Amino acid sequence: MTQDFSKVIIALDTPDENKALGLVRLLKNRIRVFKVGLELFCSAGPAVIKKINAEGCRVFLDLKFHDIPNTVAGAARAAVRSGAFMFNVHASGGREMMQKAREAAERAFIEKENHPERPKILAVTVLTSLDDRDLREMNITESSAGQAVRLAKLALAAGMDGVVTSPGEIEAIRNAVGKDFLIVTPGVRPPWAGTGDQKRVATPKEALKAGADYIVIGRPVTAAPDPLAALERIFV
Ligand SMILES: O=C(O)c1cc(=O)[nH]c(=O)n1[C@@H]1O[C@H](COP(=O)(O)O)[C@@H](O)[C@H]1O
Repeated sequence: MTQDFSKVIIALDTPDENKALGLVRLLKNRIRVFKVGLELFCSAGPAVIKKINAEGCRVFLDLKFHDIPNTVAGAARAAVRSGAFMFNVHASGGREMMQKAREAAERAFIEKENHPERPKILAVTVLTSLDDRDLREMNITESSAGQAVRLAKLALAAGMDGVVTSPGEIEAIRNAVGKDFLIVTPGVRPPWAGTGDQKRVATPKEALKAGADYIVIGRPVTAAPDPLAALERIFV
């Protein structure tokens, strides 16, 4: 059976640029978007984005900006110039931080020539590695799902294009924010994979059924002895 991988983003979490580009070449017939996160970005620098683009693929730049509005605005400007297709901030940075990121991204996009579309800006709600107990330790008495919905509404109001959130709250967020808001979902694990440090998880199939626009998956594919074979099995 031919499977649809158009909604699958592969997380390239490695310090080794050659390994990351090898994975891109191996998987690019199926996968259009690859995620460059903190580990690869800190090791290989922004040039890796253009190298992935040169393979005909798009990049989700996952640096989760969370700082004062002026600093995040500057980072958003740089992210737009980097050639990324989407990038993210932490919704818990607050409304003004997100608004400034959006404004800076708009301006940088207008100044930048030959770029087909403004990169999408996503806000991370509650990390998929946190559960309700972790939130209580931080004095957040709301459930993780309730907190995620609250932050998704704030992200929408602040001009974000979507959220990064765990599979469990996709439906509640969709009901709260409508259909034109992107929902990107890490914390997905096929039944045959270990959860590792992820706490709020579901299978790739369940996440797409719940209405995710994209799912993000890393180690179950990239750490497998045969990543292409592992990718083929994520929907079992
Ligand atoms: O923003 C993200 O991409 C992200 C947010 C979140 O709440 N949880 C989360 O796991 N991620 C990222 O998604 C990827 C998940 O990778 P695996 O756990 O290996 O499948 C990692 O690169 C994380 O940095």
